[in-house]
Amino acid sequence: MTPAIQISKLDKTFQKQKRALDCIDLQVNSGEIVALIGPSGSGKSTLLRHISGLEKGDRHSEGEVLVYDDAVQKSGRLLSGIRRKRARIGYIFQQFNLVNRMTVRGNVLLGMLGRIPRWRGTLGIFTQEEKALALNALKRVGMDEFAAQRADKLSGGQQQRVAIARALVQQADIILADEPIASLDPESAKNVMDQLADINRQDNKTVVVTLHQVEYARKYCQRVVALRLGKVHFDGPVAELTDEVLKNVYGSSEALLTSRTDTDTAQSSIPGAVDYGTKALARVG
Ligand SMILES: Nc1ncnc2c1ncn2[C@@H]1O[C@H](COP(=O)(O)OP(=O)(O)OP(=O)(O)O)[C@@H](O)[C@H]1O
Repeated sequence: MTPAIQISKLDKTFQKQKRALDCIDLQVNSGEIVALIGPSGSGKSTLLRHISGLEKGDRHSEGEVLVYDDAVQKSGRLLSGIRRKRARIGYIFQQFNLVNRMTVRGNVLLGMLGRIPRWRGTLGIFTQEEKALALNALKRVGMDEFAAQRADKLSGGQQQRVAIARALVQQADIILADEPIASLDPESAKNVMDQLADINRQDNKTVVVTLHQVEYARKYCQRVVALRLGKVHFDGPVAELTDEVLKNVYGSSEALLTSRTDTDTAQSSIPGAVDYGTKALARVG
């Protein structure tokens, strides 16, 4: 088994008082699809942000994050080559993070930025091959007929499929999806989860997806990691995710019920999430 993500002794304290991550040790192997669950505020988004280096762990700690044996951060410092490392990680957000005024195709092309020379990205110059790749990715998620449309004219489910297409053209090895279905109706949620599962199976991409709805974790993921108060509270095969475990994770049967039926539309706490240099690329659309 090849480790895709290795996290050891990762601590994160916000504002010198609240420990959002508490000595996290976690390994995700290449080709796995892992659900990250836990109550609101348990640290799920914070953990994903640390994996991609969008957030740094505590200084003076031993915390370390490696992606395919390449250190992303250590002791609260990002290591050199972060742009190259981030290019291996596709990020999908609850609120899609598309550039509204750009076309669907332009948004998908943004996924290329980590792999093309900076000057071409800045000028929005893409080769025919790159444009074809973007169209293929849109076909794959059933959105090619919308290629020329502005992103903000799409429904939430459609926008999320475009965000998945963007991650596809990035050709990332790892997809981190942070509550990708939290704002979607059940049909769109199923569609988006089907796409993620397909990318995992067909393309052998490693997927880590945070979910509020435990039933989706049960249906789509082989392994579940549950956080509680910034610690890994459960890590195992989905078959071992009993009601008893869930009660311990969520604290009460009432909270558990909420986690199962939740159609939560709350904003996820991801400040400054877009890391695509979108300003320079606005003209792509
Ligand atoms: N930028 C920040 N500044 C201060 N505190 C933060 C920041 N980001 C997260 N936190 C705190 O860290 C803790 C973990 O937050 P995080 O968003 O990771 O939880 P979560 O499990 O993803 O929650 P949810 O399911 O509601 O999205 C929370 O107590 C949150 O208030």
